[in-house]
Amino acid sequence: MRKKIVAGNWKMNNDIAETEMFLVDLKKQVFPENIVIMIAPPFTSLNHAFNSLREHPVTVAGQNMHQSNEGAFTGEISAKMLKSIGANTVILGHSERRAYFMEDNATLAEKVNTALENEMTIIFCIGEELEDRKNGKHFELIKTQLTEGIFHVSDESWQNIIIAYEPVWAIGTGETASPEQAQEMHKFIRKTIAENYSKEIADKVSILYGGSVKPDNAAEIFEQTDVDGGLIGGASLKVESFMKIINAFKK
Ligand SMILES: O=C[C@H](O)COP(=O)(O)O
Repeated sequence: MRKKIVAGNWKMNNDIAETEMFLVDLKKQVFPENIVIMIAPPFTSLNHAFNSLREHPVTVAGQNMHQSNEGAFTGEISAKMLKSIGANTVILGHSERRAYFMEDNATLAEKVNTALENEMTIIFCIGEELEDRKNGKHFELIKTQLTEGIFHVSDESWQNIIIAYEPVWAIGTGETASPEQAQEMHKFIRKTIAENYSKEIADKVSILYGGSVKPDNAAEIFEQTDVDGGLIGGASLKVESFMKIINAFKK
């Protein structure tokens, strides 16, 4: 049985006062027991969110970390720092990190290693640009991101890896992949993991969909066989829409 996960990626939103308002509201909610719920606030709100949610079934995750454990990297955050404030999970390879901060597959492979060495859980993001899809290169591109970014890890490491498929053309655009497009790619990702590792490992990996998931389209995406949840951006910033998305998950 795979874990069902709904994770909210706040990106560069919510200062500490806004975070507190969100948390006050979130803590009043009743959460379905079969779904792992995560939020990834910005670094400045992480510790506050972790402390505030200690008694609640919500995991607090980092949005990024550096590949080195320490050193002269002004402005960066290490795995150890994340763990020291309660964030044992980290998002790596988000398309915004790849596009705006030049994170390539080789850098991401290093980050993956560092996160695993520090016994962290990774939400590893992959996704194609619109151009790749138009040219029919989307499967190849996804395979390359997996091969170069994460397929070097050991069999055991997959216990701590979640994949998030986020087609770049669907992020923040209001244009979501159709449930069929999501299923087709998730199935491909699982098959690719099975070919490189084993069916047993592939069947256990949670694969999340991300890209303009909203309360009104979440149910049809989540009901796809190989979709095990969502990585939600904009719609995770309000408790009301985040909860609607969580509650749309009926599988
Ligand atoms: O990490 C989340 C994704 O980038 C999706 O963002 P979005 O739901 O605002 O499209």
